[in-house]
Amino acid sequence: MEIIASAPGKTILFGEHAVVYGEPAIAGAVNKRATIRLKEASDVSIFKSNDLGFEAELDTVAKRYRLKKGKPGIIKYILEILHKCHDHSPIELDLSLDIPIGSGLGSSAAVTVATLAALFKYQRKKFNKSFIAKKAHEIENNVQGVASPLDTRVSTFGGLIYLSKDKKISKFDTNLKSSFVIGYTSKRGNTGRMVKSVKSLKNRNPMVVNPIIKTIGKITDEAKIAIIKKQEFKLGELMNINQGLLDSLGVNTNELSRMVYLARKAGASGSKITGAGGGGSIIACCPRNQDRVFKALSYHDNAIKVNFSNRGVFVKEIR
Ligand SMILES: Nc1ncnc2c1ncn2[C@@H]1O[C@H](COP(=O)(O)OP(=O)(O)O)[C@@H](O)[C@H]1O
Ligand SMILES: C[C@@](O)(CCOP(=O)(O)O)CC(=O)O
Ligand SMILES: [Mg+2]
Repeated sequence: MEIIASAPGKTILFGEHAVVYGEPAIAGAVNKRATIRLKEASDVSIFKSNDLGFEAELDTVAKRYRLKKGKPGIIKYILEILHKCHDHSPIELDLSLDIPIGSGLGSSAAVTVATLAALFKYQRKKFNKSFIAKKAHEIENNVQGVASPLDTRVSTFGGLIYLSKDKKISKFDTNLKSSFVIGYTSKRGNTGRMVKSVKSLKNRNPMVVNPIIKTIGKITDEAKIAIIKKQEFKLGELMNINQGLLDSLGVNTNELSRMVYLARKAGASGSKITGAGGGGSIIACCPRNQDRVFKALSYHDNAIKVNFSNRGVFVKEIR
């Protein structure tokens, strides 16, 4: 018997970093996914991924792994899951990932959500999406030190969602499908590190940084209205303001800035970092010039035309 579970990555339209301090955020699941195949193993637990080029043996009691091949940074999430949610009987996990890793597109959340879904199914446990989202958030929190529930919720439920201050999610039913382009370089960011650096900036300068975080929350609420009213030019303008504030939090880089301005020059109504920054990706709102923006970003970097995916996590059993 083999279990297959799949969960999407995501892009944050508004509110990254501020969401860690309880502000609202808007994010959408994208058509790039993490897929886990899980089956019983004979001896020790194994975690491998052809896409990432690694293979490791896991000692989930000692929370250690022995690396046979590759660079398995993302293994921390799997180890934490096996340590917290599994009885240590040997299993084999195989990860396929078409989400670029460390690019602000939520590979860590997608891997966490897909692994939990596969494991719960394997264990014949009763679970629903809310339970997966809750557990996945706990895992990201433990591994990263701090994490908002945003990435794990989007990956679990799919769709384009608004996460409110009181942590409730609502799905937008509007179709903004063809208006966004993501650009990413090969320079990776590290979410845990970026979240910590914003936290220490905030601790050193609370009187300045707290209002910035609150203003990002206000931008998100304005953006919610703009999405509902389909005001995509307004949405772009709000993205540009959000970008200025992310820059002030210290998460911008030369490469991200270059892509942000390139997208605007090519006709985007707005563009900003998406995800934690410090490397990774930008997102551009393109009500009219999606092809031009896509071409401009693809010239030096990688670009994706965003297709929001309504499909969150799913799991199936193959006999
Ligand atoms: N080549 C790699 N192989 C496996 N894991 C990696 C690799 N590069 C980075 N990682 C790890 O993948 C994780 C990416 O998660 P994160 O920083 O949250 O970015 P994102 O979720 O946006 O992709 C980090 O834990 C990082 O250590
Ligand atoms: C910076 C943050 O708001 C989003 C991080 O997204 P990503 O891991 O870079 O895809 C952190 C969080 O919400 O936990
Ligand atoms: Mg992540």
